[in-house]
Amino acid sequence: MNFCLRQFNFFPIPLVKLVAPRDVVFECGPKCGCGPDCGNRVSQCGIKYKLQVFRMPDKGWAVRTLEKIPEGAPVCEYIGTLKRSDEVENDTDNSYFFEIDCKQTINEIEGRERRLCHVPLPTSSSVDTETTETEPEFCIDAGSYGNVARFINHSCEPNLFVQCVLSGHHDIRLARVVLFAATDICPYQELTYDYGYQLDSVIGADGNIKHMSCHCGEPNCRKRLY
Ligand SMILES: C[S@@+](CC[C@H](N)C(=O)[O-])C[C@H]1O[C@@H](n2cnc3c(N)ncnc32)[C@H](O)[C@@H]1O
Repeated sequence: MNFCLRQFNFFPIPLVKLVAPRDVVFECGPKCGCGPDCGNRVSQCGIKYKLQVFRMPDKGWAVRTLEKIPEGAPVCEYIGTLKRSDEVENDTDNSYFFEIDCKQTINEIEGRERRLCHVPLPTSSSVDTETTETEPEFCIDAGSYGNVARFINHSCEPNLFVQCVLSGHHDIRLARVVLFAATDICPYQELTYDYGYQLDSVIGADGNIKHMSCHCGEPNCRKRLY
């Protein structure tokens, strides 16, 4: 059951908004018996807003919206190939990797901060949020297969937020990653989310800490992505 969704428009396709980010959102899935029109499949309806990939001088490709996106609306899922993080840690180009960090975020480990508006998971939940060292972690690699989400840049003051979503199963290590509007977004605004890197956490093949400058341009920019 999902307790944080509010329907705000009935025609032609019911649009639903996420009132606040949660550690994890449960949606209906293949085992629920409901259909694709179920109101609890918000992030499974595909991309609803006209988005445009464009080029920026200092950040490469970027994404903007061509129409207004209301606060709380689902924008797109981060799509790619699911990979074990330990099998790609030596890959030199990780620009399109998205670490599925719901478990780390919930447990506030590795410098992660809990996402806004945390509510405890139901005690009856079968979701396992404990972390063990032996368990593999996973990431989504959008390097050779993906959608528009792979072109969305980082900002220190973003207009999207990351929401972990569970639908077909309860394994939080394999949660789907969906980007929602954190605020009302006007046409032609660039879409951004916080990549959430901890500074000095990225190590290069030579064993040295890698740095990447941030060009988000926000007044409170942290100056580095990592
Ligand atoms: C997921 S890709 C985003 C799309 C990318 N701009 C492109 O041209 O394909 C992530 C990469 O974009 C660049 N990038 C994203 N946000 C940035 C920012 N705020 N400042 C500088 N570079 C950024 C970095 O090169 C980063 O590794």
